Formats: sequence, C-alpha cells, structure tokens
Amino acid sequence: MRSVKEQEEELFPSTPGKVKIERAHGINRQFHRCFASTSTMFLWALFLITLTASYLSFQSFVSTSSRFLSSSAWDRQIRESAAPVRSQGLSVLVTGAAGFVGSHCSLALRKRGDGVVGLDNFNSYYDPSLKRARQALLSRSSIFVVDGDLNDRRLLSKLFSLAPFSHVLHLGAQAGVRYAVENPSSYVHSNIAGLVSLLEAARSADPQPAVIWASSSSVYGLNDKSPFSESDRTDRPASLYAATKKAGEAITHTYNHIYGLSITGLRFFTVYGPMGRPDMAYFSFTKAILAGKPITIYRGKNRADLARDFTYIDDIVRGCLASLDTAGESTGTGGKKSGPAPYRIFNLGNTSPVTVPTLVSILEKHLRLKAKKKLVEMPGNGDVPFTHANISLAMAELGYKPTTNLETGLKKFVKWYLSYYGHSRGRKTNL
Ligand SMILES: O=C(O)[C@H]1O[C@H](OP(=O)(O)OP(=O)(O)OC[C@H]2O[C@@H](n3ccc(=O)[nH]c3=O)[C@H](O)[C@@H]2O)[C@H](O)[C@@H](O)[C@@H]1O
Repeated sequence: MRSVKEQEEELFPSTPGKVKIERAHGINRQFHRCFASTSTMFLWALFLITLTASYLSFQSFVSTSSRFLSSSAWDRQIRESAAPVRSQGLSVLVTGAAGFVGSHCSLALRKRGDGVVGLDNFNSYYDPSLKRARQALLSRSSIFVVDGDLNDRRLLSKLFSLAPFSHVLHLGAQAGVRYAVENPSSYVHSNIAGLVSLLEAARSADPQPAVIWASSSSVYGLNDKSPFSESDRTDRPASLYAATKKAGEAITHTYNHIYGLSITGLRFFTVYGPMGRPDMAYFSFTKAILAGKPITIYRGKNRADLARDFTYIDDIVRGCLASLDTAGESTGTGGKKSGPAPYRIFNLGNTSPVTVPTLVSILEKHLRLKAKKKLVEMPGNGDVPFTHANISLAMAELGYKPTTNLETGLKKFVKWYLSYYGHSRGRKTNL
C-alpha cells in the first residue's frame, strides 16, 4: 500500500523552484488534539468542512493544480478557453504558455480564432513576474493558463477529459544551455519525465491530438558541417540540455511508432524578441549595458568569435502555426494505432548567423550606450562555437520563410525592454 507521503507526492508533484503548499491535514490534527469532546469535535468538523469548501472554490478562480480538479467553475474555464471561435478552428493545449515562445504562440492562435488552454508551472528559473505578466496578457485575450506541472498526470488526464484538444503545442521545458551544469535534475524533470507524462496523456486521449513540440538547434552539438540540415548527425550533444532534447526526439519517435501519435519536432535556433527570456545573452546584455555593468563575451578556439543563427520570435510563431496547420492526424485509439502517423522534424532558424560581438554592437546602437566588454575564453560548460540552419525542408513543407534580420529584431526588442522596465534610451539605470 502507498504511504500518505507517496499519495501526496502524486497530487503535488515536485516542481523545481517552486515552494510547496503547506498540507491542510497537519492543521486538522492540531485541532483534533485541542478539542476532544464529541460535540465540540462535531461543530469544529462542520466548521472545517465549510472553511475547506470555501477555500477550494475561491482558489479555483485564482489558479489551479490537481487540488482543484473537482471545481465546476474551473472545468468551465477550461472548456470555454479550449473552444475555437472560428469554424474548423483548432483546439490547442499549449504547455509553457507563460513562457516566451508559448505566450506569443498562444496569442497568435487566439487572434485567428483557435481555442487555447495554457499550462505552466511558473517555476523560478527566471523572474516569475515576467511569466505572470505574460499570463495577464493571455488572460486579456480570454486564454486560461492552468498553474500546474507536466508531471502531474492526474491534472493532464483531467484536461484531456474536459477538452477534446486537436493539437498539443508542447513548449514547456527547462531551457538554457549552460544552466544544465548547475541543475541537471531540472532538465530530467521537465524535458524527460515531463515529456513522457505529456505523451502518456496524449496517447490515452480520445481523440488523440497531434503533438508539435520544441526540440532545439543544440541537438547538432559538435556537428561542424554547415549549415545544419535535419539529416545531419545529432549524436554528439555538447550539453545535458542538448542531450535531453535529443532524447526527446527519440522518445517522441517511440510514441509515434507504438501509439500512432502524430509528431512534429521543431529545432529552434536561438529565439529572441520582445517579452523574451531574461537568461539569454541579448536580454542580460541589455540589462547590464543599461546599468553600466560589464558583460562577458565568450570566444572560441584561437579567439574566434562565437556565432548564432538568431531567429526572431514572429518568424518562429509563424513556423509553429504552420506546423500545427500541416500536422497530419494521430491514428491511435484505446492505446492502439490503426496505421502509421506522421513523424516530422524541422529546423526553424534564420539562415544568417551573426557573431556575439556584432549582436553587442547592434544593442549599443539601439541603446545609445557603450558596453563594458570582458572577452573570455568560452568555458567548457555546454556552448557550441556556431549554429547555422538549413531551412529548405521547413520552406518546402511549411511555407516557412523568416523575414526579420537581427538589426530589425533587436530594435523591436530594445523598444519593448525600455518601455516594459521604464528606462530611457541613452541613459544609464541605477540597477
Ligand atoms: O538555439 C537553441 O537551441 C538554444 O538557443 C539558446 O541558447 P544559446 O544559443 O546558447 O543562447 P544564449 O544563451 O542567448 O547565448 C547566445 C550566445 O552568446 C554567448 N554568451 C552568452 C552569455 C554570456 O554571458 N556571454 C556570451 O558570450 C553564448 O556563448 C552564445 O554564443 C537558448 O538559451 C536555448 O534554450 C535554445 O535551445
């Protein structure tokens, strides 16, 4: 038999960076000791039941996880948010919806009339207030974001039982290449265990949704053939992050093979833009330049500049939506596939790598400030010297065509950054 602790773990799966909520039954026990007489006990029990019931119904309006699975108000929010408002519209479960790419894709889907339900664990890998701001933006477009973890299987099956999602856009993950040396288990938790948990829910759902998910350009690892094509080697990852994404490609293949899930893996190339991720170089450099603090620029062997195929968020959103629109159907029911389902992998990049020093000089120009640069040798913690996408496959099959270069994209980012954080161009901050 499972212990109480184990049962609780199932209900409250661990979420890196998240504080667990104090268990209510501990409080019950204290009350029990204090009020021993039967009639007082009865009255207290009644009081506690009423208190718990009002607490649960209040919480269901605020946020949720498995704790609130029985609330009808919560059920209604999921159903309404999942319902498309255009004919033939999609109904999409977006994981990582309060994240950078997730929030932009959710808004774009909603704008064209698709149903969207978000899922996000709001972990503290980077400032959760930015995630809450994105959630507020989604909420203004009537998109409900469930506050819960991918590893919460009860929650996932509840979501699929409430809404017949036609698609899952799985963007929830532990991101960041270099952070993997600091916190390896968070990558296993989200990118491996969380992915399997999601695929289990998807393959059991009726109807089975098509799954589109975020892989990464980092799977090319030590590949030095340029530009990177989908058929190139991906068996030499340079970071645990890359290894978990590569594992994800293998895991999704298994679910495609056994259960007939329609799978599309998207290898994103260093996505940037407004409302982006504060852990990424373009974002943290902007913050440091404004504060007059030094930035560290990594260099490769023989002092070679590092380069990335930086890709603007709007191009990525178009690639994601095109992937949803062209994904063939899953073929399984009741845990069995009735025929082969599509398994696709696409590079979504910009096709024009830019060096990190050039990125910095573009930022300096838009911020009208000079950066204090420290040039150091690339630490051996997961970086690769360059990335460069061959996007012919995505062009042919998705009609994908990136239109924003780094100069234009960073201009838009800087404009957003200054207005969001209330700074002025050309003036240093006190941060
Ligand atoms: O394309 C991808 O697959 C990956 O892109 C980014 O990873 P990365 O390209 O390393 O992006 P940044 O962390 O923004 O770094 C960009 C470049 O700046 C360099 N850098 C970073 C930080 C720093 O302090 N100094 C510095 O020179 C890095 O070495 C790298 O060459 C994302 O962080 C990953 O989540 C994503 O999967």
